[in-house]
Amino acid sequence: MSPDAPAPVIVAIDGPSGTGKSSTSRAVAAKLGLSYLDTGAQYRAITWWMLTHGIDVRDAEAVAAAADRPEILSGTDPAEPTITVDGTDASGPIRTQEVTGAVSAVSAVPAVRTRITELQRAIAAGAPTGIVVEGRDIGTTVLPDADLKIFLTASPEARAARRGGELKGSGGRPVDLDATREALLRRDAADAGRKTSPLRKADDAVEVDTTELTLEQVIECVVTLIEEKQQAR
Ligand SMILES: Nc1ncnc2c1ncn2[C@@H]1O[C@H](COP(=O)(O)OP(=O)(O)O)[C@@H](O)[C@H]1O
Ligand SMILES: Nc1ccn([C@H]2C[C@H](O)[C@@H](COP(=O)(O)OP(=O)(O)O)O2)c(=O)n1
Repeated sequence: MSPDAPAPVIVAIDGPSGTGKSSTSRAVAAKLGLSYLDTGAQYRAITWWMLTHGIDVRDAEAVAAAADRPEILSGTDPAEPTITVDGTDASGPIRTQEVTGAVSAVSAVPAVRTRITELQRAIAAGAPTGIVVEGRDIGTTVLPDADLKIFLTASPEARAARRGGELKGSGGRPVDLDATREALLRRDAADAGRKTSPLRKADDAVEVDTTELTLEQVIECVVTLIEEKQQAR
């Protein structure tokens, strides 16, 4: 890096499912020329590997014993984020209902979190201009010294409607919004209730309620907050 290059900026974006973390983080990273990391995709990838290797995901000891086995690689270009497991593209399989239903149990296992947290810190440290990292525990545990921490929220109804829109878009049966909402709330409770590194707003995070905001407004808000931080440095 040249002596005049600005120091890399590290942004942590956390919050529950459907609050807009992925879409906001990708767009903000693309606008500002930063790398992008979807940490949920990493937890989904290790969960997919457990399921396809016959590991009982309810057996925390078996999951812990296998946690170091899969090789998980994340591509951090916001224009084309990628994820591979043992060299195989996992971007499709990690979005199935089966993985979504198992990911909270696998990600609650401390050995899994240690493994994935190490990967995340190495990726963040290697990002040349900086990175937007989104997940559940980025501001609290993974990158507690991030330059900016955002915690996104939205009402359960808004989140269910957004997820429902995606499911419909993928061409399935009509979406039951009540069931989608209940499934989201169950996953929130599991993610916020686990012992190790639960979903929680960091004390120094800026909370943004996106219920009444368009995606563009949320992106603009986060870009402004990052630019303010950069100017203050
Ligand atoms: N502020 C918003 N208003 C309306 N729809 C949104 C908003 N933010 C995100 N979305 C849509 O909601 C869905 C879920 O967003 P996503 O970024 O995947 O959330 P998360 O990563 O928090 O689960 C996507 O289809 C996205 O386009
Ligand atoms: N930093 C993170 C990110 C995700 N997880 C776990 C908990 C989440 O329910 C799953 C899936 O996360 P993901 O962000 O893909 O979920 P949604 O896109 O919000 O449905 O992974 C985690 O424990 N810690």
